[in-house]
Amino acid sequence: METQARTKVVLLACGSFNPITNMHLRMFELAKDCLEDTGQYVVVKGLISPVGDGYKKKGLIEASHRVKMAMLATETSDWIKVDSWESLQPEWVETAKVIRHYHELGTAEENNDEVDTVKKKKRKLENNKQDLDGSFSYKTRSCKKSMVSTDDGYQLKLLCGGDVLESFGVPNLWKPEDIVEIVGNYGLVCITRNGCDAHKFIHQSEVLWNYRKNIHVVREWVTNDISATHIRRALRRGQTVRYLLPDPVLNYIKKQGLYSAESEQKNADVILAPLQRNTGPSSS
Ligand SMILES: Nc1ncnc2c1ncn2[C@@H]1O[C@H](COP(=O)(O)OP(=O)(O)OP(=O)(O)O)[C@@H](O)[C@H]1O
Ligand SMILES: NC(=O)c1ccc[n+]([C@@H]2O[C@H](COP(=O)(O)O)[C@@H](O)[C@H]2O)c1
Repeated sequence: METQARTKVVLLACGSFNPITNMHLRMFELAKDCLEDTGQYVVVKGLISPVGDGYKKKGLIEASHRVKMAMLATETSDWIKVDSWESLQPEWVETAKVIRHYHELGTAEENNDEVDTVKKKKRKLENNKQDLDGSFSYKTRSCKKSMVSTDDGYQLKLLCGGDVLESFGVPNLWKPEDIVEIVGNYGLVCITRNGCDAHKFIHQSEVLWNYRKNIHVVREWVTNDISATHIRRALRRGQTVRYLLPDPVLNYIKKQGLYSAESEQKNADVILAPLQRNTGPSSS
């Protein structure tokens, strides 16, 4: 019997991760499960890319803390990694550009079974500095196809929750061409979230409907409302958040004294970077 080769997929999640929660980690597991269940894909890596401080979202604490917490949360995972590139950019970077960045850098070698151990160790030494700050090493490649993949046939897909998908409809938040690039060139894996109807949203959008084959909606049957906002609120009120996020993350938050009434006021009077950029004088 002939078996069809499976397409290798790298899942990229972009977000504030303020702080990272157990649901963020579960998103990756759900997406991997769903994609692999189709028999078409094998998910080889998950990448978490915390947004930079330039995003200016209300209550967004320093990127260095958010990256550190994401690294603590993924310590025990052998396939989900954190990359600090986006968080280190001086200005906010459009998500389409972030995906392009990872595509141009090529597929991460860290988890590549075909790379022999000696090469791997050598590379690890060479990239030791980067590894320390949470970055990972990539092969440099680039190729353009309708559904872009690296030379090795890896596809990069954006992983998000239903709220981010629905945010595509918020005026001036996303450039239409960026949405086309994300769903047309790469693909989207969307986890259902309370209060969002991903299927309806795709049905009602011409662009998303056109590219519906590149959008995988993953149904979360164990509905939960874990959100970073709820966690920050509970922390400010001194309520327990144990088991909503990994213990090492909670210990870090306590040790560093993160999330207070004061930190929640950060960027309170500032317009979110994408809205500023897409409505400012230089926007076209
Ligand atoms: N409970 C959830 N169900 C499905 N997706 C989720 C859930 N929580 C977060 N996500 C997704 O994780 C990604 C990163 O999210 P983000 O860091 O903004 O977390 P958040 O909990 O939505 O944050 P906040 O409450 O601060 O807005 C986004 O794509 C978001 O949709
Ligand atoms: N136009 C865009 O590329 C655009 C607009 C809004 C949010 N985003 C991204 O989506 C993610 C959303 O994060 P939050 O849900 O925490 O706001 C962030 O990574 C942010 O950079 C991208």
